[in-house]
Amino acid sequence: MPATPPPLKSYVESWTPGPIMAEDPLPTGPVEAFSALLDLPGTAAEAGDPIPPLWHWFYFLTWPAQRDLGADGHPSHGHFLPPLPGRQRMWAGGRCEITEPLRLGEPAERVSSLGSITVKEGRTGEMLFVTERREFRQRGRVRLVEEQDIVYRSGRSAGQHPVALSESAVPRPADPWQLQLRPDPALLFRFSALTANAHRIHYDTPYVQRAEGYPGLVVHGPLLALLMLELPRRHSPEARVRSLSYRLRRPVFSGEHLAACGVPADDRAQLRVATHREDQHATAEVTFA
Ligand SMILES: C/C(=C\C(=O)SCCNC(=O)CCNC(=O)[C@H](O)C(C)(C)COP(=O)(O)OP(=O)(O)OC[C@H]1O[C@@H](n2cnc3c(N)ncnc32)[C@H](O)[C@@H]1OP(=O)(O)O)C(=O)O
Repeated sequence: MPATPPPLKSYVESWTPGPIMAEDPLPTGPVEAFSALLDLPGTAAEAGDPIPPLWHWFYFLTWPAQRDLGADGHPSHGHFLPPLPGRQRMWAGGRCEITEPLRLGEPAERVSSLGSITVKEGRTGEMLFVTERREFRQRGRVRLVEEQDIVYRSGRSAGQHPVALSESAVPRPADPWQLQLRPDPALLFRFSALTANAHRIHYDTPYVQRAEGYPGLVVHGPLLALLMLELPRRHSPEARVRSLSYRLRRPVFSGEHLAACGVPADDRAQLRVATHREDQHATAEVTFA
C-alpha cells in the first residue's frame, strides 16, 4: 500500500524567508511593449505619467541562470518559493492598495516580505497558499502595497484537470463593460517574455498536457487580472483606482474566446472573466478614489 504523504505544513514549519529589497528605474519600454500586446493605438503612459494599476508587474524582474530552472521551467529555488517536493504552482489571487500611483521613468524601490502561509483543502487535495507582500516606494514615500497569493500543490500526478476543450464559442455577456480576446500561443509567449516567466504551462503544449494534465496552454493569471483592469482604464479613465482585489478561480486555455466584463456602481466596479464554459474564471473588485 502506498505510504500517506506527509502534510504540506510539515515542509514549511521552519521556512521563514526574510524581507528583500530591489530597485528599478521603471523605464518606458515595458509599458510600450504591453500596450502593443493589447493592440492599443499608442503607449498607455509616457515618462512621468502614472503607471496603470498592476502594470508594475513588468518591472523588478529577475532572470535566474538557466541551470537554476526546474523541469517545469520555473526556478527550482527562490527566496519565496516554499520547499515542497514536486512543487506545482499557480497564481491564485491578490490585492493592491494604491495611495499614489507609481510614476513611469522614476527610480523605485520594492521591499518584498512573506505575508502568510496557509494550508487549505481543495478539490484535488491539500493546497499551500503563500502570500507575498510587496511595498513600492518612490521619492522615499510608500506609493503602493500589493499582496500576491500563490497556490502550491505537491507531487500531484498528471491528468487531474478533467477539462475537455471543445470548439470555443464567443461568450456574450450582458455587462456594460466588455473586452473580447482570444489569447493564442504568440500572445502568451509575449506575456511570458514581458514578465520573465519561463513556466512551461504557458508555452509548451506537450509538457502542459503530459506532465500537468491540462488540455492546453494555460493563460497567465496576471494577464487575466490586467485584462479585467483594462475595463475601468478604458471606460472610466478619469476615475483613479484606489484599491483592488482579484481571484483566479478556473484556468483559461489558449485558443478560448474570453470576455473580460464588468459592472460599475458608485465608487467601485465588479469585474470578471468569462468564457462559453464558465461565467467566472476570474473575478475582481476595484474601488475608486
Ligand atoms: C504566472 C504564474 C502562474 C499562472 O498564471 S497559473 C494560471 C492562473 N491561475 C489559475 O488559472 C488558477 C485558477 N484557479 C484554480 O485552479 C482553483 O481555483 C484553485 C486555486 C486551484 C483552487 O481550486 P479548488 O477548487 O481546489 O479549491 P476551492 O475553490 O474548493 O477552495 C478551497 C479553499 O481554498 C480557498 N481558495 C480557493 N481559491 C483561492 C484563491 N484564489 N485565493 C485564496 N484562497 C483561495 C477557498 O476559499 C477555500 O478555502 P476555505 O477556507 O473556504 O476552505 C506564475 O506561476 O508565476
